[in-house]
Amino acid sequence: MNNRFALNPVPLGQEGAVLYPQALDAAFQQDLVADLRGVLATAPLFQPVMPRTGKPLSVRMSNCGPLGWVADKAGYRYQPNHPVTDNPWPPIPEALTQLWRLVAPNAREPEACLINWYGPNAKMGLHQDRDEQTFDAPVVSVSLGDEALFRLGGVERGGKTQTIRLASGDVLVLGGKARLAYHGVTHIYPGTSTLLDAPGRINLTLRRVNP
Ligand SMILES: O=C(O)CCC(=O)C(=O)O
Ligand SMILES: [Fe+2]
Repeated sequence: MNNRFALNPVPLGQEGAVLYPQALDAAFQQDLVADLRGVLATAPLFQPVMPRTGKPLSVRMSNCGPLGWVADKAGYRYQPNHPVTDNPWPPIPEALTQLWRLVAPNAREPEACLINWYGPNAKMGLHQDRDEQTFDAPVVSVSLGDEALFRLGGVERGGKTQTIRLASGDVLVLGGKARLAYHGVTHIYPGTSTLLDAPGRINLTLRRVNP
């Protein structure tokens, strides 16, 4: 299955951060979007809100895998059920698990795949991914649809950041020291991809939650 991916690693400024530009070809991306439509039919996008303030995030989310990441007034956490339907999350598409095995060969299988839907005006503020019980495995992130401006900083807030324009089919791995690097999405460029029916971007983040 190796030939389904074109893995040409480009190391980024942070140790352990690796970009695989155009790792997924057009046919793979289309098949993946078809898989995701199935996932979203069972586990519809929901509107996460910030704990305490209750302010909605600008992205909408869903998940697949044994665990899914949710954000509501009670906090940020992983849970086995959809927050609205209460159904278990659907399984992670096989193609994504295969990708994970190639780019994270030393990690156990992914437990969570967060699906982020960015409309043309959505953003994600600088943050660390640290709701997991282990940081040994990398975070593997897949971009689909319109391009995005991604910011990657260091492990401390307020440091220098690097900006990367992520395109449909790019795969970004945050492992090693960069596993806890600050990162965020500052801008979506509507109309830069024809993969999706509507302007916007899907980002998938595969994560190991338990050691
Ligand atoms: O959309 C992206 O590229 C990043 C998403 C992200 O950082 C997250 O879901 O934690
Ligand atoms: Fe993140």
